[in-house]
Amino acid sequence: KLNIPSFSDVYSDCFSIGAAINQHTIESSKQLLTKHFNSITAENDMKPENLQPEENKFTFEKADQFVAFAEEHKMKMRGHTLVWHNQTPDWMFTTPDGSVAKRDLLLDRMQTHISTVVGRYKGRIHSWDVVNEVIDDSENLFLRKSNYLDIVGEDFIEKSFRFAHEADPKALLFYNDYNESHPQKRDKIYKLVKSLLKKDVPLHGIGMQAHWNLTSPTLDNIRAAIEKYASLGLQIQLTELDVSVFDTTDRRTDLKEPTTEMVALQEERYEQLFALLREYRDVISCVTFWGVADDYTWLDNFPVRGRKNWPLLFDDNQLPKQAFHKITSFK
Ligand SMILES: Oc1ccccc1CN[C@@H]1C=C[C@@H](O)[C@H](O)[C@H]1O
Repeated sequence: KLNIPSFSDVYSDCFSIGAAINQHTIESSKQLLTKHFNSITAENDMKPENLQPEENKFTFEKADQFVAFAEEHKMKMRGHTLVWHNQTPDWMFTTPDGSVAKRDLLLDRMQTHISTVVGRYKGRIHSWDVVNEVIDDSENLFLRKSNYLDIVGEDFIEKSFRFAHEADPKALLFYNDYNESHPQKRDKIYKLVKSLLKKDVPLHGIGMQAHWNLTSPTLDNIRAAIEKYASLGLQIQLTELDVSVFDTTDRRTDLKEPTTEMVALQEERYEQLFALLREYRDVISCVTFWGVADDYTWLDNFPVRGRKNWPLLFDDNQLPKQAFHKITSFK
């Protein structure tokens, strides 16, 4: 049996290696997690709808379990996420009589959510995705239209960071987004973060979700994005890395396993990606995968429900792929 090195040990002088987990995978992938990873993120269980499903009714059992698991296994914990237009309960934006909340009410609720959640794990969560995905994907819009933007206005973003910093001054606070390497969106993310830093907003890093595929984004665009974000003097983390075997327009549902060509392309892709990431080890502090092994990935249901994908470094038998061996034998 091949001697399999620890992924996070091999990368110990580059950056932390993380994985998104849930109630199922924290058990089913426990061996892989404790051997190969030194950071974890709750895939869904620390999103607003799962921590405060009803106003002033907080449900911390699962988050407590994950934080304890991280501490038991000397792993860092990433908090994901405090302010996001998705997976946030409707009550947040609604008055008790059912009308749309006004600015002050929503700001109070944001402060309550953030200070209660971040305060509970003060000193135990290394970094937070304070704000997730507020930049719009379209050409002509800067900020994505959302309840937060409509009700509070643009300053909901800086307020979120200030609330989080008040609750845990030591936590590293991140702005997190996807399609982060597309030049046009990259420049808008840069503009937003630069404007926040100009206002002395406590913001320490940019989270590149890195939901990539076999061809996109190009290495040049990834490099340009890392360079641009690094020029702000912030640390960078890849927060949700996976390499889909389908490109964004491919809706085929016929495959029961990846084609040999997909496997070869993914191997090459991971090798190139990690060579690039190692080159920027001075600004990249953590690379987190959005899952552990192919036996569980959110991509089995996005963008096509029930369509199997094979995006990670461990296969659906939880064995390391050739891609894993390639990126852990560079020394
Ligand atoms: O790749 C995308 C395409 C369209 C919308 C959102 C995304 C990524 N959005 C991410 C994906 C999965 C969720 O579990 C994460 O919390 C979220 O940040």
